[in-house]
Amino acid sequence: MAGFREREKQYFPLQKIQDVVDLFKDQLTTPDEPNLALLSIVLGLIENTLTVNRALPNHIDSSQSLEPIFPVVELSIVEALYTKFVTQIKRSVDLTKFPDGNATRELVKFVSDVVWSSLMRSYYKDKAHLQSLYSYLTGNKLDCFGVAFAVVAAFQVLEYKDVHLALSEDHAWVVFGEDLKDSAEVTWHEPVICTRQMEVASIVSGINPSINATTDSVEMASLQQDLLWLLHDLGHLEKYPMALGNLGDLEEISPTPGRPPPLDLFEESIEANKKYYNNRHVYPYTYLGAYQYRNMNYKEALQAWADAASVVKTYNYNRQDEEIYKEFLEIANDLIPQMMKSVASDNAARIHHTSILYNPDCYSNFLRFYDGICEWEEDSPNPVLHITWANQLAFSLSKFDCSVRKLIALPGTGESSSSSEEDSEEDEEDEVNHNKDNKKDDKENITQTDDNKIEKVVKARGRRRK
Ligand SMILES: CC1(C)CN=C(N2CCN(c3ncnc4sc(CC(F)F)cc34)CC2)S1
Repeated sequence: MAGFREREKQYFPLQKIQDVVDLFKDQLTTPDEPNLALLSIVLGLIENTLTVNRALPNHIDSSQSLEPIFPVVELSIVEALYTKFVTQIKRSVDLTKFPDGNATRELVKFVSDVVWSSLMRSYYKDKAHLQSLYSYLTGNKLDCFGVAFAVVAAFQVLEYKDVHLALSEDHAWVVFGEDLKDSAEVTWHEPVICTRQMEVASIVSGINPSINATTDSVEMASLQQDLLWLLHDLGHLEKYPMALGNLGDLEEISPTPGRPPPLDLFEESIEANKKYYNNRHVYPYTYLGAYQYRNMNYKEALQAWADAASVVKTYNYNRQDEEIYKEFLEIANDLIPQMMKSVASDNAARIHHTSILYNPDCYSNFLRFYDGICEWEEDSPNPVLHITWANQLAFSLSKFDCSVRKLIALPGTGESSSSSEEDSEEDEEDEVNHNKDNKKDDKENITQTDDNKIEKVVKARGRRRK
């Protein structure tokens, strides 16, 4: 079994972050493909050592500084795991039955079953650190991303060039064939179809530096950040909005001297979303919104969250959108109420009417946020809103000053609307949405006032529908 060539071996043992970056750079600038299995095993081994099995003692050197030790990654360990993967795949797949050089649906199904059948029968799929081939080969556990990635890495071992990773914001699967359009999944809009280099970007972006709910491994986050900049400089994040957002978050935590600020990266993520994915991804806007919120730029946060809701309203909510649902739940029922409380207690801003509570654009974006969520729920197989949403809406709504609530005329109040362009749509032919009323009726447990408020927001949307 041909293990690694001299090309890979020269970098081992890996003893510090720069050694890993050098290995990845070489793999990403070779004329042939980067070795997905090798790179996933390396990242998984390091992540496991720095987050799961932190058996490493803190190293106290002569200067008495607590220098954490970066795990020494020996070639022998990595090569043994790599050989185990290659052997398992080649032994299980009899290619003489698949003479065609291109992958077929049957072959993709067969290889997926080989990966799937070697997984542990039952384990918690959403646990952290289950995304790499290291987890697969040493623990027989993979999360949903890990299964799709393992299948793609297996096809690389079988020397297929037409099987790639497809990524949506909530899901990962395998695409294959001529135009990479053949795949089991047809429900997802605008997926990220990866090149081999973007598949490397996906395992770097999927690095999870978390040791526990409150602590991250500084070394692991630093390795992830350096590798994302390497991929960025080589142009492999150009079409990968989530990875750009990831890098923006890392730069906020630990700015790299000489690199652009987080806002530039969130902007790049949004531009990529518009340029390559018909502006149909939500996360670029929620990355930006979360950043603005953390930095108390509340007007800008509402703008980003309204833009995120304007994306999600074009979808129907179904069970698979769990992560995106949780994202909007946290924004509506946690972040915005927190924000309202904090600005309401800002007396100076209240006296001078400078806070967002007096700002019509903020109120307009607030309504646009809820309008998008209501439309997301509409015609969806699964309900989105429940009583907590209504209660938090009523709470947040009530914090805006009555002067600004008058400015944004909700139909039925009759007054002129403010200059914000959102309201010009109200002049459009009003079409009251009947099935929305039916849906409203079955929210019997919402109190009367909340109902009126929801009804007003809903009617505003109903009247603005195209
Ligand atoms: C604004 C946020 C809540 C912050 N983190 C977010 N992430 C979104 C998911 N993340 C991702 N980052 C790179 N690539 C992928 S592919 C994928 C779907 C999964 F099923 F494979 C998820 C994801 C990274 C973390 S969105």
